[in-house]
Amino acid sequence: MSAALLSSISLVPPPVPNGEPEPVQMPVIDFSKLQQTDGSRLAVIRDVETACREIGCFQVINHGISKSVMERALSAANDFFKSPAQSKAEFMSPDITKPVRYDCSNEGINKSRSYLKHYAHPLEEWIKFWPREPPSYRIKMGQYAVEIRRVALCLMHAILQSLGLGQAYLGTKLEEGIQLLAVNSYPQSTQPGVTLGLAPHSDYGFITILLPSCPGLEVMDPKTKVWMSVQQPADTLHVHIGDHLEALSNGKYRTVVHRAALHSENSRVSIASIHGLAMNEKVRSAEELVDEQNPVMYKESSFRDFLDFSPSKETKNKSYIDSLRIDAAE
Ligand SMILES: O=C(O)CCC(=O)C(=O)O
Ligand SMILES: [Fe+2]
Repeated sequence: MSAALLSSISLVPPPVPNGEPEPVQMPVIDFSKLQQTDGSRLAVIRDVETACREIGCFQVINHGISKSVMERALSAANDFFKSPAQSKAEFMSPDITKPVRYDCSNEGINKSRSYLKHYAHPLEEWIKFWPREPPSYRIKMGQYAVEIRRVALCLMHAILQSLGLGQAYLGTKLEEGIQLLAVNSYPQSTQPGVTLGLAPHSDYGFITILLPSCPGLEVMDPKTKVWMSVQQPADTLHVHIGDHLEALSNGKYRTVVHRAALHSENSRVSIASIHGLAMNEKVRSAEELVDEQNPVMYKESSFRDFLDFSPSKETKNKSYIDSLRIDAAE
């Protein structure tokens, strides 16, 4: 895979603001039951299907990643952002093809967010590009990256099964796919009226798994378009559907529009692990989900196409997923 990188997100137009978002409990998936071969797995697959179809998000319990691995990854993230400006500056670049990129410009959708983005799989190929400061960053983040990928692969197989495609549908393509870590830092909200760290967007890949240090994630209810404040109990992982899973599912599952609010009492870090197919692998609407009533609704595309995409006059300033949707009138 080439060293190209690194935007994992596609813009969506800002929705009409509604008041303070309601705290909402997300559907819960018991990961340990996905390891079983009896009816328990099938019951969880049905829960995955309902969650993906209705809201596009769920939270995972009993995933087997220890509290200390999660805490060490968050502390590595925190320590990176606290490291001297000079050591972070080495990763600043307007070139999105860099294997590691740091940005604190607060431009575009980054209302008040600094981030470090880097690939994580295969780890041995990418870890040499990761920050050396703090000295424990590579070991702590590397361990989390490996463990979260194990969870992600199992969840993606479960999601394929929930679509009726069978968990082996994509063969080895998931195993060969990309993993991109977006490590985010937000200041505490101190100025009245400045409440948003990251503006509304959807993520590019199949799924994103999010580990935050405190609340702040908000997702839009796909039916009512009302913002919901995500409640994430300690030790759980938040999972949401990305653009390419919407395309593969031919619209059965929808990408999740989300944003990050600033916390009133704490600065915040979050680690978003984004999983999808390999850089040049095209994602197509599954033939099995296409028939006379459900024609193909998406153009095929790859991660490379996403990196090459930028909203413009030509694309009518559409978001990436909108640019893939086949307009019935076209
Ligand atoms: O920090 C969060 O809660 C959201 C981060 C996010 O959406 C992203 O990195 O794409
Ligand atoms: Fe995101």
